[in-house]
Amino acid sequence: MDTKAFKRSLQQSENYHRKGFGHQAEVADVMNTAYQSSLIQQIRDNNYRLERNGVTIRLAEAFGFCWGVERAVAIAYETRQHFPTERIWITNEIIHNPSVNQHLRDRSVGFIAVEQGQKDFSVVDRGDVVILPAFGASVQEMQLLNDKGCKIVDTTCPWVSKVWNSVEKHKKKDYTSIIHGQYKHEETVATSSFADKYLIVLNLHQAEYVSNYIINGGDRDEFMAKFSNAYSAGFDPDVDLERVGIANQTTMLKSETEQIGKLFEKTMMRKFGPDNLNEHFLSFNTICDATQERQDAMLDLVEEKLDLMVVIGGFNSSNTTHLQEIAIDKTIPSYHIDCAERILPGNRLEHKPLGGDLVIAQNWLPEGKIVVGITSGASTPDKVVEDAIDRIFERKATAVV
Ligand SMILES: C/C(=C\COP(=O)(O)OP(=O)(O)O)CO
Ligand code: SF4
Repeated sequence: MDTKAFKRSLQQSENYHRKGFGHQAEVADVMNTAYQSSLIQQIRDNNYRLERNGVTIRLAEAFGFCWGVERAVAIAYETRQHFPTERIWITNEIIHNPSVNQHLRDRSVGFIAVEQGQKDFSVVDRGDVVILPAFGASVQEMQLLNDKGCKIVDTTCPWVSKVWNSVEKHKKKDYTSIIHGQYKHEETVATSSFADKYLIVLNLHQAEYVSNYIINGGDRDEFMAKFSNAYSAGFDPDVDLERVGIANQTTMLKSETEQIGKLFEKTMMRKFGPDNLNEHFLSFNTICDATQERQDAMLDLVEEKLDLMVVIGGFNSSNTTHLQEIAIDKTIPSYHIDCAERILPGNRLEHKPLGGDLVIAQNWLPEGKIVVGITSGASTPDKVVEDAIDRIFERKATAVV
């Protein structure tokens, strides 16, 4: 499929919208009330620090809603405002935060159900409005919705579209796109749908395996089993790794994306010689600024003397999980929660350890004066962070009593 031509023709259709509808003022009011926090503003103004009830909160200097999320959520609200009576659907969570998705449900935005791993679009009729989330949607989904005669409101973050453009460039030159990402993640599903040939690597470890295969060859069956679900139809590692381009899910660990890019550059140089590198390797910088800033701020914060960290964001949020990874790497006790309600009475906390299921920690707030580092993912509203901080103060006050 000529995905570039399809996107171009879609963008010219009167049923396709990728900007707001001019209701910024009305929407700003709702967004401020629902998502902003005066406490967080106070902490920002106080050099990202606040002390109460024996707790010093140290907030990361970059955290919370990124530009792309703010934009996507605002467009979704504008869509409701603009189409007050039409049925509105969203192909997925708008972003990975439960409270934001709930706000949209409360405004009668329907979420497409997933049955046995497949989205059920049968509920969508001609004339319905369908919102594509900030991660984007696969080109096949866009085509299906366009064929159905829906009005499409595309909130895909331009940083994500930038990655799609890189993948188009790989395709044009017949390079296989090596995508650093999670093969099930909506953004990576969308990105890979623009590629002709692709292979998705989750981390540096997997990238090293591929690099070794390129240089030394290996067991083809083992390769295919290791990457099942993570390559394009008909992909052959013995043929399709001669020319590779690098792409990424925008919210991966920045340092890892960089290492993977360098690894493949070196690999192709070793295999084909430095003079031939350009015929075998393509890379564009597509790490998004917001991801960089939040991870850099976290790296700074974990250098301070903290008793513990609380990382706030959706459990399926890739960027939030990477912030948690940074704290764990530093061996700081760190708790990933998705909302303030996880902070339970009696010095207990329900949290999600990296890669594990929800568990309850007992006596998680140490006695005496403590310093608590706080950060939140790019999809977490400040209001959620405020509620969590309030609860920490409250619990500590109760413990003192
Ligand atoms: C929309 C988006 C990032 C916003 O944070 P999210 O937490 O919604 O998404 P992700 O970190 O990718 O799981 C994609 O770059
Ligand atoms: S994290 Fe980056 S790519 Fe993702 S929505 Fe935010 S600005 Fe866009």
